[in-house]
Amino acid sequence: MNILEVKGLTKRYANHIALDNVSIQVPKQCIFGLLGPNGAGKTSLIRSITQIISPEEGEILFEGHALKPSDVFKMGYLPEERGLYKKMGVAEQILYFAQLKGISKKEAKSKTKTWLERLSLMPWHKHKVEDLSKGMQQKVQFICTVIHEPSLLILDEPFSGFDPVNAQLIRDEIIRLKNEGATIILSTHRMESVEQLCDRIALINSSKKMIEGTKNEIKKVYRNNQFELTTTDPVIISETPHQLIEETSEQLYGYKQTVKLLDASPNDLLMEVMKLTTVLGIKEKIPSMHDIFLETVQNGNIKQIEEVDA
Ligand SMILES: Nc1ncnc2c1ncn2[C@@H]1O[C@H](COP(=O)(O)OP(=O)(O)OP(=O)(O)O)[C@@H](O)[C@H]1O
Repeated sequence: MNILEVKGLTKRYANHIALDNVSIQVPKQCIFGLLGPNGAGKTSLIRSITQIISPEEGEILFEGHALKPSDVFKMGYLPEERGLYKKMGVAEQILYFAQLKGISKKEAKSKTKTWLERLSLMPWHKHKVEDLSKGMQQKVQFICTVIHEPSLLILDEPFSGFDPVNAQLIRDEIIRLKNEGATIILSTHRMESVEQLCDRIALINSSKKMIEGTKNEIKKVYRNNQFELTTTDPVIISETPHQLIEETSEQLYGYKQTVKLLDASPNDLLMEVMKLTTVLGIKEKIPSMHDIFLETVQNGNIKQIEEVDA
């Protein structure tokens, strides 16, 4: 079941179209990566979902019904431009946001304590936000976003400002929230986090959705018959039906080269190479989300994604 369905959304600012007939489907309890270059329209889409702006055309369904104002209580939005009250105390601030989202003071107090302990902020609970480091302030903002246990969490660049240890802590928390039932829309330019976290992805470019599908569906379609071959000695592979993609490089053990198979199978390649030297390994080079991002955005190579995964 989809927790969110966006259908044919169009948003204009004066003469500029920020979203052009954009549709996405966000299944319940998934981590949905919203990708795209700067100015693509991601924030405009997020602001439409959180009802900060009103699109001119299209509809948004949340939990099966037309989006309504009270649905914001079931959402948590971490915007890219963070907004905490710097002069307010840490715990006081979290309590304030929790109550704004409709939870009782008693419940808010107990949840605040749990989260402060979880993110190692307890020693700072009485300090003003302005006394905290940037990363610690980011943690406070994260807590303010999730404290009311929203069913839909929208996180815009949640890892910015964090050192690698704290970025991993936040990644682990995102996975935990998902496992507890939340759905997460993650907008980020950090492709390693997309690889690590996202189940499903939509890529927006120049106001239009270019591709959408599960990570596996997208990777299957963008596979391009490239294989990494490692051999004990450097070998020269005939150009047809193979094509050398990367020059042979010396590894700790043996030599590696990436070969694109044009009109040949991996077995054909192996048979040719085995006549010349010993094969230490052969592995398909599956394109990363980084490769796919560049392929679609820079080279305009948009492929139709076949929905095959359940
Ligand atoms: N309030 C506004 N008035 C006019 N134009 C706007 C407004 N907000 C956004 N835009 C324009 O709409 C387009 C999409 O902007 P948006 O902020 O949605 O992109 P984005 O994908 O979130 O980019 P980034 O990755 O840089 O945050 C941009 O060209 C932007 O300049």
